[in-house]
Amino acid sequence: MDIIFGRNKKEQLEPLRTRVTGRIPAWLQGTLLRNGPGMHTVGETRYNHWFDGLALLHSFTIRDGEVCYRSKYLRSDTYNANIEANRIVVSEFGTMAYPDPCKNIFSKAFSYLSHTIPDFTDNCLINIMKCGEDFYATTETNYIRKINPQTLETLEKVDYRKHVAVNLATSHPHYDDAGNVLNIGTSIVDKGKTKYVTFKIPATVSEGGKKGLSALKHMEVFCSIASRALLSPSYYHSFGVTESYIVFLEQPFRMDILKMATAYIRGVSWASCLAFHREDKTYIHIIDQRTRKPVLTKFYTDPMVVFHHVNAYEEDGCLLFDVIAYEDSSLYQLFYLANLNKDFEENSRLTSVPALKRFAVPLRMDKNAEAGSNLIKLSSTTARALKEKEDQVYCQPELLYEGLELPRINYAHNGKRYRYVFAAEVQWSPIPTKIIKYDILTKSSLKWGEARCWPAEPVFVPTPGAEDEDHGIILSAIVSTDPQKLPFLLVLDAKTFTELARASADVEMHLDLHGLFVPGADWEAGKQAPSREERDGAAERRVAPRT
Ligand SMILES: CC1=C(/C=C/C(C)=C/C=C/C(C)=C/C=O)C(C)(C)CCC1
Ligand SMILES: [Fe+2]
Repeated sequence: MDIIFGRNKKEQLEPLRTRVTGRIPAWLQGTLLRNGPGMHTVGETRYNHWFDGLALLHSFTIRDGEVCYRSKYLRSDTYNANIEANRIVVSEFGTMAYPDPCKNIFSKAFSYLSHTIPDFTDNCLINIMKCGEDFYATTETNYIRKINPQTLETLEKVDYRKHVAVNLATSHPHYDDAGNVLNIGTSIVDKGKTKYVTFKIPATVSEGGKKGLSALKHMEVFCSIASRALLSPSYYHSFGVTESYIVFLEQPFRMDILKMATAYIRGVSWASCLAFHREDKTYIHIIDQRTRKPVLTKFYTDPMVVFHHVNAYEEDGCLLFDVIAYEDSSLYQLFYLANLNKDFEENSRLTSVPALKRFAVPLRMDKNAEAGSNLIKLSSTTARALKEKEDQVYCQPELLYEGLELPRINYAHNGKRYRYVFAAEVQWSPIPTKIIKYDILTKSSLKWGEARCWPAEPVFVPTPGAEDEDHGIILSAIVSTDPQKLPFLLVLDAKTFTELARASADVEMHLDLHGLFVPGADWEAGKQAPSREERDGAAERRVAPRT
């Protein structure tokens, strides 16, 4: 397992033609862009946690049945500072680092007497976000990095705080039909009031015909919810949306702000400031997108930890939402590199299996309903919402399936009724061995797996003009611990889950986290005009004096 998790991977800067076996459908043209940790040691120093690794972007460009692969490290300020110092000098989730005392890198960040919350890393290793025509590498801090989706070059650093008051934001934004981005973040220092802030980034803004960064300038706060505890806001990794509502879970997996403020001087990581409080509840916040206000009923459920929301939708006056839930936060514990070694099978047992659970909340409250009565009258789910005193409602989910993570859906069904979940199969070990298609209606599943193959998150791409929800293909990057087997891009028929093709690349590929598919065949060199910043950069380089 060390081959997969601990080793630094080399970049593949020049596009590399892969060996395709089988047949890729002719309509499938575009680029699968993905992100994940690729470098786990710098010089003599080593990160502690897999989520700390330096972001390695990679892409599979599919055109006329052929696939080209490339990869490039995100040239974040964090990456550059580390490489220059030849050691880890910027703190990540599970590793607290100390900047070189001779250099002033990030020094402001650590003046704890005046700043409660430090400057965070811009090592955006988790996902890729599309914003209008632009693409950004994302993590969970206040920074995102613009990237060139074709060359994987790193462009400007964007600080969300310049536009909306958030210190943290998810790496799993949602998109509406027009491509506007909806995200949620936590504001820790705004006037001492800790709150969760949903915000929107418009897909396009016409400002004298100029595109690009100006969209971020037009970011706006959508709705804010005060944190239950000012000094310990919830940690969250994603959220859900329906056509008219936003679902946000304030779970008892919380960050201790005071611990964070002293972490640096105590020499402990950010991760050590997070704790699961099994004695607490999980609060379910529902925001009405039309009024931009939270629904007043106090919905709650048992303590749980959710990283990934799957989907949410409205049905007959109820809001249904599906999540991958754990009974505790052991998942984060397992990704310490020390646990991902050769004794991995013994060391890495989750204490709860990730389970697909469906929750239902009533959107209209029956004032006359008796205490203890179930407010959900739907025949489609056994999820319950029990009325309690005053405005309190206790929600009990329906367990749909046990043993899956990294869920994806046909995004055309996001916020709407849907039937299929594509995911990685995860049982007691956190590393997926199969990919799965779960049918919520029939409660049946189809799987793909191969010996010593470790699949990444499966991405659904619809067939043009498709009518059925599962009419399309599944793409997944597969790495193998079999020395005879090259890593490959797997192309499955999403309906039958049969393999259509695989494109093997003679590279050391990393196991990644998340990404997206960018449809279109017009990315040949020269066809895509460089962005304004790239042109400006090139102009600067042209005029720079030679030294
Ligand atoms: C650096 C940093 C953070 C980073 C968190 C990361 C990098 C989480 C990754 C989560 C993943 C990949 C989950 C998969 O299910 C925090 C704790 C937000 C806040 C403090 C600074
Ligand atoms: Fe995620």
